[in-house]
Amino acid sequence: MGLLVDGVWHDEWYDTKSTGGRFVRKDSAFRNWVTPDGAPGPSGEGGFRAEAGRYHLYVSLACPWAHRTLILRKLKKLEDVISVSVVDPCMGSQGWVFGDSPGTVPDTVNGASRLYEIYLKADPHYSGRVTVPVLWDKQRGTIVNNESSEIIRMFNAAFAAFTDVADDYYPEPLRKEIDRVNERVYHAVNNGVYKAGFATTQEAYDQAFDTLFGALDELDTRLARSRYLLGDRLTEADWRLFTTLVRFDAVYVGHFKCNLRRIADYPNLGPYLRDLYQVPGVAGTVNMEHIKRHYYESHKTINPAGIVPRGPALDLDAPHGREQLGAG
Ligand SMILES: N[C@@H](CCC(=O)N[C@@H](CS)C(=O)NCC(=O)O)C(=O)O
Repeated sequence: MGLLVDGVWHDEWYDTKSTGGRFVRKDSAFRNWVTPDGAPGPSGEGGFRAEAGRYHLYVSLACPWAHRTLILRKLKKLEDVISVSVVDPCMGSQGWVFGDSPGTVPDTVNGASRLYEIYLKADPHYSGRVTVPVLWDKQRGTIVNNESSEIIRMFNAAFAAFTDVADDYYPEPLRKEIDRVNERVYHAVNNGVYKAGFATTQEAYDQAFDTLFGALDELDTRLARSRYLLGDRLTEADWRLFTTLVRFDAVYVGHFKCNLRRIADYPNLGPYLRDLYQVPGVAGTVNMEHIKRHYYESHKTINPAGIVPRGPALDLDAPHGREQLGAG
């Protein structure tokens, strides 16, 4: 695990000393947008027109942020439009690398053996962390975007000409409420588990823990009334929550010490997780082997021996019974 400083790789763990033991996630650096006609998006520059075969996605199957992009690519049937490489589950001294573990896919586009080579191709003087997901433009030979929340919006809207799936996961009338839910879920839950897990002071951990379980209680109450977060319509807010929930009982409860309750213990979040998991195509994007191996083997400061727990036994295919819930 490390980062690039002016184009040079440094093998370093996260610095929490300067932030009182708190893990502070840095903003993503590449913020251009693919649009139907190549016009600039909400940030960055233009010139990235939606085309079949032009863009390539670098992901880890372990990473909850990258997982969002794989789900939207699947649901919008963009597999033949946007190609994918999958890094090795374990992140070591070279950061993310391409390997030959089952479930990985080599870099057929740039022939890289380490993900940081892709960042250096886009910017030889890049400084910052080398994260997945990365959306790469084969035509211009550069990174379009490395922020998952933006990549899923591109997959949702920019490639309409190349798919027959019209489902809209960020519909105009619901945008304000989706943004509000996302904001709460991002800080307290998606990033909240990392803040608990990477904390290096008791106080920072306690605070992240309390915020996390406060938010999960709130979400459980909300999901007693409606099938999905925004009523009876599946939106990006659900998929953003899903990728954290599906990792929770297997990894965050133990490895990140988020152990007040398991998702399976919640009367509504448990069945809701199974409901989303059973949406056609989604189970195929979940690789528990990569998920467990990544966290337990990569974070040597937390788990020095790298032992990967055999459990828990999860049955995400069990009936969820949420079909009868309406819009709330
Ligand atoms: N805000 C980014 C976060 C992505 C991110 O942090 N990915 C993690 C994997 S779960 C990563 O690649 N970390 C490598 C590192 O921090 O060195 C996004 O949502 O795309």
